[in-house]
Amino acid sequence: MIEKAYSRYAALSRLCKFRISLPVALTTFTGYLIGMGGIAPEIIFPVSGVFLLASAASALNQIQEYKTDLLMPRTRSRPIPAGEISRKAAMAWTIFFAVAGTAILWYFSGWLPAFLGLLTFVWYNGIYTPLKRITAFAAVPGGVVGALPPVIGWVAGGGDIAHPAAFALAMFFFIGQVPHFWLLLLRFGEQYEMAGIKSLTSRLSHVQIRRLTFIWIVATAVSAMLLPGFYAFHHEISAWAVWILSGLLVAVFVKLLKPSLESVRFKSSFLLINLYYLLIMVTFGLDVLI
Ligand code: HEM
Ligand SMILES: CC(C)=CCC/C(C)=C/CC/C(C)=C/COP(=O)(O)OP(=O)(O)O
Repeated sequence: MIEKAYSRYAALSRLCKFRISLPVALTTFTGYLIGMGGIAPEIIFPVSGVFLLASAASALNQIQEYKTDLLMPRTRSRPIPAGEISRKAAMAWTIFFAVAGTAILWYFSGWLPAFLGLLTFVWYNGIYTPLKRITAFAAVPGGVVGALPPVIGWVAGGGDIAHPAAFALAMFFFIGQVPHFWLLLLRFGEQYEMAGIKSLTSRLSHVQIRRLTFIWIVATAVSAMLLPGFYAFHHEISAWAVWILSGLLVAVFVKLLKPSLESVRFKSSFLLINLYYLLIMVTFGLDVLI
């Protein structure tokens, strides 16, 4: 009984990609903290609203892509292609999470966070997902999906959407999503090609993609280093932490330029870049809370 319930939850968590929806909600959490300059119990509303909407978007993405997911070893054990969840049930979860997420955002945080949440949803499922079949550069417009959730938090926390800090924050997350996707391509690009999804690996060599990834990593670091110019940290040490972390990011990934490096150690690289985003968010959070 308990085992059955757990395996149902596990399938749902893979359908809704909780492992990604949670960090996405964390960006909203961070946006809220800096938008309001403190913390309030109401932070739960934009964070849970974005988590639910992100879960709905991921479930819908897997309905949209179940045929290509079946063609890639990386994705063929996802719940729809594996037959664990029917498309009908996945659609029911999508509608339930999307309505609940939008309603929470609208009712508790206001129309603008709800609108931005829906815009992110439409961007991911209506623009990014179909673009993956048309261009190998879909991840660049796709970065908007990473840029909006922190802005939702910022606005829900009372921040002005027209404030330069909101724009700088969005830019950092926009640029930052691109290299973690390029890193994935270095590992799984050929699988994307097999499934008929446009992949940079069919146009560029791995050495070229590594260089491209490094350029985007430098751009990510630069956009982070510029943040203190737009957002007044409460403690000088926080700005130093952002600069040092960003310098370290570039130093760690300069190995991407080594022509002798046959294959990038994917797992540790992917983990490191995600750890960097996490530490930047922790820095923002601690700066407000301490
Ligand atoms: C704020 C937004 C985002 C955050 C915090 C984030 C973070 C993450 C994390 C932590 C993972 C690893 C998940 C795992 O270990 O299973 C991941 C995977 C991934 N991310 Fe992102 N990501 C974001 C936005 C994006 C965007 C906008 C794109 C593409 C345009 C993207 C592309 C991917 C892909 C393709 C994977 C692999 C997915 C999978 O295997 O299911 N991400 N992301
Ligand atoms: C508020 C709101 C709606 C937020 C949306 C957040 C969200 C769903 C982010 C998506 C991140 C992601 C995994 C993109 C990759 O999709 P992919 O299709 O390239 O991945 P795949 O190839 O593994 O299927």
